[in-house]
Amino acid sequence: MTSVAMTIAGSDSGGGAGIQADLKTFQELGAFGTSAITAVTSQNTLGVHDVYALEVNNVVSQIKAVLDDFKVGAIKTGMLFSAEIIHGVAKTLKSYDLPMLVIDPVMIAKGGASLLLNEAVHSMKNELLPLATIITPNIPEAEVLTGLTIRSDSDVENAANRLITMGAKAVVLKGGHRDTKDYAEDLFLSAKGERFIMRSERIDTKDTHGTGCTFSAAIAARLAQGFTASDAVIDAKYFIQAAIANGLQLGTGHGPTNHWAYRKLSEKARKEVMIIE
Ligand SMILES: Nc1ncnc2c1ncn2[C@@H]1O[C@H](COP(=O)(O)OP(=O)(O)O)[C@@H](O)[C@H]1O
Ligand SMILES: Cc1ncc(COP(=O)(O)OP(=O)(O)O)c(N)n1
Repeated sequence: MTSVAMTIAGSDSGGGAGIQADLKTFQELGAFGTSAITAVTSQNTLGVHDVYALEVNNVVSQIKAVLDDFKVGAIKTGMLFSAEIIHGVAKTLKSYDLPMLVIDPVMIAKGGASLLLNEAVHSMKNELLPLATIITPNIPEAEVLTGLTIRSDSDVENAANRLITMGAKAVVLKGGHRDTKDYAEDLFLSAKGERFIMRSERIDTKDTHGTGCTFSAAIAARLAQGFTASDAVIDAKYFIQAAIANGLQLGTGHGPTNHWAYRKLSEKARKEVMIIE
């Protein structure tokens, strides 16, 4: 039977991040994509030009319309923007037999635009994070959520442990923002004590718009299809590595990644790009 995944996120008119990146990723990985839009951004590769958040009732009714009808295997959240929307999403999800939930705690876009209001961080930490099957912060997001400064490898370990203590069942702490010149590495840690690092070559490119969205959507697609949490994040890392390495050179700023690249690679070629330790 076809697996169904859902994204609850913002729209990116430029198509590289948000709902658009999520649905493309679901499609590429063979999961049927459904969505609830939280906000409409006017965005391109140069940045976010405008943000229009939907009424919370409208966000909730989209989620209910999908969950009342489809058997959704996994949901991912992206840009949630306000405390009201986070509260509405958390309350609604709790009222269903909760599917697996991937939380990408989107806060700030590459150009610096705020995609989560400061006053909403509290709701993200207290209402949504404890529902996470997997939370996927980048380094600045993990710093905001944990209150820790993250520079060294041991800082990364401490922050991941803190996120588990705060209620997430598992965390992938993404290393795209670290100053590791040659490699990009992400730490996976679960409440059950499973731990590994996924290390891939750092691609020298400016075209990394929407990497976090695409990565978390790939995890959700694989969870919906029955992968374990660890197998889902490993496959998502293959997906994002292929997408970054085969950039499309679109737009004049930070361009989108290539969602088609993964399917063109053999399983052997995918796996050669990464070390797991
Ligand atoms: N230049 C790069 N080369 C290879 N992988 C990268 C690069 N930049 C980011 N990644 C990977 O892309 C994913 C998203 O990472 P990150 O940039 O930290 O998140 P976000 O997009 O949320 O800021 C992670 O798996 C990270 O390791
Ligand atoms: C609508 C929308 N949602 C999320 C983001 C952030 O995407 P991310 O994957 O973190 O990539 P960058 O913004 O860092 O390129 C967004 N920009 N828009």
